Amino acid sequence: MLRAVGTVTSLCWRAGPGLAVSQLAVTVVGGLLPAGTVWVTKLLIDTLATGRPDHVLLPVGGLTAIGLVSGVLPQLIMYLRAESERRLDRLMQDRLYTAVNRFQGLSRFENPAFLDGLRLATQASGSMLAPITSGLFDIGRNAITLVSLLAALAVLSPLMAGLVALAAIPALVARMSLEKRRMMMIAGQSTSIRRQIFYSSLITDVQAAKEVRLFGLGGFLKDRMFGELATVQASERRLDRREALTQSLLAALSAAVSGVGLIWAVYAAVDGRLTLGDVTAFAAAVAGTQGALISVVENVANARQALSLFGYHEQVTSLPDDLPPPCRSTEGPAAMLPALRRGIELRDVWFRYDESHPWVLRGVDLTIPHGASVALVGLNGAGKSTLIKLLCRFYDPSRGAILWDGVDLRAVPPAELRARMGVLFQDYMSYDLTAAENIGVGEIEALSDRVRIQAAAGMADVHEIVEALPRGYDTLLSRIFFGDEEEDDAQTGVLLSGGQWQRLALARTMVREQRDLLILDEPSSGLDAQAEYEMHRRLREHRMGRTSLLVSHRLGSVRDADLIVVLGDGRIVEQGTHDDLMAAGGGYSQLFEVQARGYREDAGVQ
Ligand SMILES: Nc1ncnc2c1ncn2[C@@H]1O[C@H](COP(=O)(O)OP(=O)(O)OP(=O)(O)O)[C@@H](O)[C@H]1O
Repeated sequence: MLRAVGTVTSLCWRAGPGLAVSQLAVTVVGGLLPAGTVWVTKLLIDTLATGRPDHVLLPVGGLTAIGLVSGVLPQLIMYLRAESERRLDRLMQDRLYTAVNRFQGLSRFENPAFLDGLRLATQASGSMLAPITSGLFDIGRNAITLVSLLAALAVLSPLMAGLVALAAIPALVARMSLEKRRMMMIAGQSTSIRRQIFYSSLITDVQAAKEVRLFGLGGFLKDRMFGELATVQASERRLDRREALTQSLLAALSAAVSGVGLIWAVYAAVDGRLTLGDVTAFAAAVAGTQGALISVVENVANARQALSLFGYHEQVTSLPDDLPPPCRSTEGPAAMLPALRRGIELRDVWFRYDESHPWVLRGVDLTIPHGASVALVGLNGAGKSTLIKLLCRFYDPSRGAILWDGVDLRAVPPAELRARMGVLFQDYMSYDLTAAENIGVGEIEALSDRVRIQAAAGMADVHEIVEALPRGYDTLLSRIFFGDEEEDDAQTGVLLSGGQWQRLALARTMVREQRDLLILDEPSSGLDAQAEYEMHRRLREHRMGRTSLLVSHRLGSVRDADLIVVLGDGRIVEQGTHDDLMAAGGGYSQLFEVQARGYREDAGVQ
């Protein structure tokens, strides 16, 4: 906790040293104001009671000045806080997203515990941390108020000062225990909240809208969402009830203490041991002390809660990369990945996503020779996309190794490996950006290189489609950024068809130009027959003499590959050229026959 307070304090300082000093100054002034008011009021009443109205000018002037400062100070405090929260927000977001970008693999993003922590960490914004940042100043100000009022009270009655201070202990203990329960409750709710977000996003998601309407799933999803909401709210309700009861008991204790104190003060005044001003000051000091105590307790409890939230931010930002740092390769240290000369070798590669998951790859031995076009085929779930993810080093093999010209992929920084590849994933992205940007993000340096972007679009056979858009390459491929007034303007943004998006994704891969390894995972799954034929013709030309790996279920499109590898249940079951595999009469030839028969029957040929 103390370390976290130290980190937050240093972040505040980095956010603005001048702001921090100004906040400290107004804190001290603000903290002394209540005691000042109590004492100057006592002086005023005592002056009046002694019948010397000509001496009241000083206390009246003092009270006026205090009133003025009390009026201006909150505005100043508010501004300083808001500004400091804004700056802190920027710092925190920078810290968090830099840390998230640092993770080179995918495993963290598939880990529910990490995702929960990340969700809570994104909530730790500047304003959410206000109970720590501004809260520390609040605690300081209220502590100054408390000490100065307790000092004033001690002058009138040391016993009463002690009693009021003692009564704060149960309040502090109770508040801390409530906060601890609240944080436990928040942590325990995370699965329900994640499910709730999932159901609610399905109801509102444009991608899901078709099926939700067709299958009439709206009510079903809403019921599920409310089920999760009810679980979350039930635990909140239990805690709120406990809190209301505890706070009421504490308020009764405070009332009893001040009641006893007031009775004592009145009797003391009757006996002449206290002046009229003393009684007024006593009543105000007791109320003020209790108020300040409650505020300190609240401030501390809120700061603790915010610190727990900050803990998630710290957890995420201090996590190491999910891939181990580059180690020595089997053939010596390799800081740089050389251009591919010989080939890529998978040597007895075993892989599973988690210890609790079954093996997906079971001892794969495969060589992708330099300059060869290799095709990877196999039934659904055979492990083709997984093998591609390993080649991109999104994960490391659980056993075995992948060697790039003999260099273990674990020996080089992932960014260097990825810079040598062009990959089209099966589940490619469709960015809500312009057509040019959708292609250009494949090679960020090419983002404003229109010639290169157009050449890539040409290779993916999407140039004419983009040219025909209302604003050509500058057309925004999204309708989500527009207001009502622009909604009917077709110039503002358009949506593409599934196949058009896929061609654009291929262009994004092609913009990476002369990469050492080109990987295409089902590049034509959404294309019409004519477009598919045309795409594969172009790809065949493009892949000629380059090292490439093509995954496809349409066996007709892979028959020209230099090497066809059949993956079955995580193992290589067959490999060779199309002719070899057909002659062998194994699974590949049967699958090819099934597909070919389907086409012949469709065409009415027996
Ligand atoms: N992120 C993941 N976490 C856990 N298991 C996964 C993950 N991704 C894939 N799997 C599992 O790994 C196995 C292989 O999946 P993979 O996507 O590699 O198959 P594929 O051969 O590409 O299939 P398809 O032809 O359907 O695309 C499947 O059983 C799948 O359930």
